[in-house]
Amino acid sequence: MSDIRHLVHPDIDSLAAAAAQAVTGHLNERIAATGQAVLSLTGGSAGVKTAAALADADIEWERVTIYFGDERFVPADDPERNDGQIDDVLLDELGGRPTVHRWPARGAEHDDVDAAASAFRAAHPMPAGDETLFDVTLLGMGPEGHIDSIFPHTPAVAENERLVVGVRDCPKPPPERLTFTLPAICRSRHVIVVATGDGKAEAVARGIEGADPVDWPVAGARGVVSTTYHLDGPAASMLP
Ligand SMILES: O=C(O)[C@H](O)[C@@H](O)[C@H](O)[C@H](O)COP(=O)(O)O
Repeated sequence: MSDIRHLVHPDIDSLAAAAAQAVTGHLNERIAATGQAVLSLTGGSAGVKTAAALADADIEWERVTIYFGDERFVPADDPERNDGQIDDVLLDELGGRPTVHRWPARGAEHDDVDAAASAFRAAHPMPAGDETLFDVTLLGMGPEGHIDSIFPHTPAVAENERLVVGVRDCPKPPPERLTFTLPAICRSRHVIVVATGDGKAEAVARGIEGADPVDWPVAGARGVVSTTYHLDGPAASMLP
C-alpha cells in the first residue's frame, strides 16, 4: 500500500493553494520525465477552489490531458454540470492548451445513462491491467465519504472491473451520473483528497484508517505512489 498522509491548513484558501501546488509538482515531474501528464479533476467547493488555484500555476498545459472524475448526467448547458464550474475558474482561461475529455451530456445523442457510459468507454479505450491511467486524481468528498459519484452501498462502489459506470438513483441529486470507479481511481499515481468542515471529519477518519469502501468510499481511493488528504482543522478533528 502506498504512503497515506494528511496535511492540515488554516482555511479553504490555503488548503486549495497547497493542493494546487502539489498537483503542479506532480504534473511537472511527469512532464519532465515523459513529456506529458494526465489529471482528473473534481467538483465541489474545495475541488473547484483547487482548480481555480491551478489557473496561476506554472505548467505546460499543452502537455496535459484533463478528465473529470464524474459528471452529472444533465444537458450540456445545465449549470448543474461539474465541468461548467471548472470551465469558469480554470479551463476558459487556459483556452485550448490542455486536451480536455468531457463526459457525455444528456441530449439527443444520449438519453440513457448506461448507453452514455458505454459511449464514453468506447471513445476513451483504457488499457486493462495495472498501468496507471492518471498522474493525479483530485477528489472532493461528501460527509458520507462519497468521492466522484461513488456513494456508499451503491452498485458503483461495488464495481470492481469496469473503469467507468453510469449511476442511477444517486442518493444526492441529480439521480443520474457518470463516474470513474475505484478500480480507475486506484490506477492514479497520486490521489489528493480535499475536504473542509466538521461534517467531513468522520469520513476523513474512516478514509485514512482504511475502513470498508462499501461504507466509506473514500477509503478505497489510494494512489499507486501517494495518497494525501488536504484538510482544514474541523475536517481533521476526528483523526487520532
Ligand atoms: O457532483 C456532486 O454532487 C459534487 O461534485 C460532490 O460530489 C462534491 O464534490 C462533494 O460533495 C464535495 O463537495 P464540497 O467540497 O462542496 O463539500
